[in-house]
Amino acid sequence: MAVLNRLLFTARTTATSPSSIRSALRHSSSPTNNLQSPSPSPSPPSTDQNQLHLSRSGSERNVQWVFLGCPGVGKGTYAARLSKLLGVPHIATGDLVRHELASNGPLSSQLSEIVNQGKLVSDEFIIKLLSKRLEAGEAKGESGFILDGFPRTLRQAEILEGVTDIDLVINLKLREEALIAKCLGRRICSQCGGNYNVACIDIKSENGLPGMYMAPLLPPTSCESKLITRPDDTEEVVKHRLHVYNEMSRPVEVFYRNRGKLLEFDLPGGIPESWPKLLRALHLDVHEDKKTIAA
Ligand SMILES: Nc1ncnc2c1ncn2[C@@H]1O[C@H](COP(=O)(O)OP(=O)(O)O)[C@@H](O)[C@H]1O
Repeated sequence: MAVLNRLLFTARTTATSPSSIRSALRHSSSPTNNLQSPSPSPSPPSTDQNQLHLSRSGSERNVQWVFLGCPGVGKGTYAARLSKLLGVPHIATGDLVRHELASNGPLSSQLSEIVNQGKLVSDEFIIKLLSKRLEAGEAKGESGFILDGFPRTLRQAEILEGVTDIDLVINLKLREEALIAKCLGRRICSQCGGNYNVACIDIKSENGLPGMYMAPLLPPTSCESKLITRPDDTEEVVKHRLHVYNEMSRPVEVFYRNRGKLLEFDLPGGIPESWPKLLRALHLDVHEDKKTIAA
């Protein structure tokens, strides 16, 4: 059975086994809570990192990778670059949610309330969106993926692990002051959809911590007058999203660390410094043209 069908099927059927999942579904069965994720539960204790397996799990299929990391860390940027390099689709669940919002369907207003408050939508809803996207991709002959923004809860991770073998999980890390500045500086061109960042991050070295410089990623003049800011990129909502990440998504890091699939990657700065370093960490630098690496 294709990954997407198994995903959807497992999302429905596993919901009746462990008690946490049962209670999540009980909450989501009421129409008012249908889209919203249940309240955070305490994170399990963290453990040491196991040995990392970077294999592509056989040569007959494309990579199945996941990007984890706090809001604003740059998951979208690096996932998009890797997807181009490896020829696999970049699937960002945040984009799927925003697309659903833009469609102005019957659930849009409930959905926008959840997203604009920086909360997670329910596991069931996000799995439905992801399954739909995977189905459309499979119909076009896509294979493999780089997931960005999924899984974000332990339950999502368990469901994904139950239906397919994820090869590698890249956990991008950046200090909190840079994360907040990057979210607040994020801009999107309302016409072409291009992602830019007007923040110039220049953190001086202090108390033994190294400094960090991240240049802004400015739009071309043709996009300048069309820039918009995501409604969930206000300071208050970004701080709440960071809180939600710590409560709901840190356990996902532990989940993959315990399975030896987590690659921790501390971003040293902006794209020119970080991209070649990330490629080296992934043993992909030999495949990349030196000029593209520097871009
Ligand atoms: N896997 C997911 N589970 C639940 N909600 C999600 C998931 N992915 C995206 N969302 C919803 O979409 C919003 C935007 O997601 P995203 O663009 O990935 O944000 P961020 O920049 O915070 O990583 C999230 O705040 C959440 O409401």
